[in-house]
Amino acid sequence: MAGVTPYKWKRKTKIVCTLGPAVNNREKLKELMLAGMDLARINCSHGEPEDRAALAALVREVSAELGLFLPIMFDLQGPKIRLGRLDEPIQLVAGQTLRITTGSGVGSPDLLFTTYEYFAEDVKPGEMVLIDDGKIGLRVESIDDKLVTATVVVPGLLKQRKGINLPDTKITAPSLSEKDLADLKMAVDLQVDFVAVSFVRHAQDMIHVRESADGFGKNHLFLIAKIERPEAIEELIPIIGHSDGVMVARGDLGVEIGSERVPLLQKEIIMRANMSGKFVITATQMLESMIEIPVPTRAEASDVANAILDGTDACMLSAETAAGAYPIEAVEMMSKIASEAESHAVYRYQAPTMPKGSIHHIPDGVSTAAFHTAGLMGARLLVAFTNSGYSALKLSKKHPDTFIVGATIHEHIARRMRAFWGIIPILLKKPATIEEMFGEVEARITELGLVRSGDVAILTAGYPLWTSGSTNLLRVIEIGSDRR
Ligand SMILES: Nc1ncnc2c1ncn2[C@@H]1O[C@H](COP(=O)(O)OP(=O)(O)OP(=O)(O)O)[C@@H](O)[C@H]1O
Ligand SMILES: CC(=O)C(=O)O
Ligand SMILES: [K+]
Ligand SMILES: [Mg+2]
Repeated sequence: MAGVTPYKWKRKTKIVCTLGPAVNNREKLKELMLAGMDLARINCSHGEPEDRAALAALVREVSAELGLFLPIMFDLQGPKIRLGRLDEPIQLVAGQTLRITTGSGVGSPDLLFTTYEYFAEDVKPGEMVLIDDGKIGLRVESIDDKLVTATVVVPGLLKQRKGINLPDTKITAPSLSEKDLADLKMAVDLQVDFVAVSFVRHAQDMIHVRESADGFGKNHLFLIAKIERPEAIEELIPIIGHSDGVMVARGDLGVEIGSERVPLLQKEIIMRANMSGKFVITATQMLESMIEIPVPTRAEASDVANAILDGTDACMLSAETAAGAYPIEAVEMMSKIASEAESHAVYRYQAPTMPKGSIHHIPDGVSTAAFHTAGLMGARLLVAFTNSGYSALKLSKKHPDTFIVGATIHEHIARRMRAFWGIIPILLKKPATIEEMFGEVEARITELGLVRSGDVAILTAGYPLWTSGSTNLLRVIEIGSDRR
């Protein structure tokens, strides 16, 4: 396909990197940013609040030094259930009986502890208790007040503080714990860009997070619902409707519903998010073997490519960047796989065409027209002048052949747009007139090497300038010419 790739930009799929001990210093963060990290994920399940604040500050500092717009995402722990402490690992054998209760004591082969307050209330005889990503499986036999008796079904070496999943159980724990609220408040205070909500069960959970965040003060949080519980699959459409984006959180999802169901659910979640115009991240074990080895397996390379063909906007690295031996190599590898996957136009995900009469919102009509005009004219670049990022996201979700410049006067919107598929954010000084605005952007996209003389660029804007939801103009320009 001719004339579709701006000259020095290589991929449109974005890369989310989980930060952790492997990259927890200025030098490594800088390398990660230069290798192409598009969204920095800080998992609130690890470390202390002070560590998160310090890490977020360091990310802001280093990205500013490099002149990059880089958003930060806090990933809330949510109602994650954990095993308590053990003095040493315990070897479990099939058929063995165990007793588990709630408390902060040190467990023994005789009695284990969990941090989860309602453990004995919630589980029922016959339900499964999965520990350490399902490596160990127990079946509940009986409950006596606070004491649960279970039989080992899947044996293994039990290690302290491992995660517990209760796929069959109705969990009464609130979706937002005190700790989650404290982390959410910190996200608001630090002006973090994205918050990912773990173990979402109902649309109401997302409404509750939004209201809580708003209660903490003015914020621009983009809220991501992590799909990792069976209940969320049942309520996928309303959850997507009440979120700004979703994450296919394959780690816990696989434990909760079985690995064999993950591939098709991934496709369904991505498809539903795309139909709703919502941002979508595919996460967990994408290049898992690169935690220890500098090259991925062929299966992992295929997994990244296939998530892109499914239509994901971003792919996530977890322990590969947080705790692995080759964090930079993992980003570089994911980047290469993405640009290869995108270069085969025949196989590329294409947004479905929309039926007649299906658009009622003027900005959506203009964005859709811009997308088609760009395609029909073989344009080099789409440019969305955007106040809230909405019209840029609208174009992004169509996964066009061209890159999309998201031009804004707000730094937090420039940062947010960085995470979206195909978007290159540009920060503008507030222009006096629309002509001045078009002129500045033409100069900037030329300077960035995104267009050359003779290229066609398609611009959308709103008039009057910089009012949210006002996109009502489509302008076609030929770079370096008077044709416009
Ligand atoms: N800040 C950190 N400190 C220590 N280890 C980390 C940190 N972040 C990640 N890791 C390591 O990387 C692994 C994967 O990281 P990640 O945070 O993505 O876990 P996850 O299980 O995918 O997320 P979640 O806890 O939300 O389900 C963790 O199991 C942990 O070993
Ligand atoms: C990312 C995450 O939380 C998961 O895959 O479970
Ligand atoms: K988490
Ligand atoms: Mg999870």
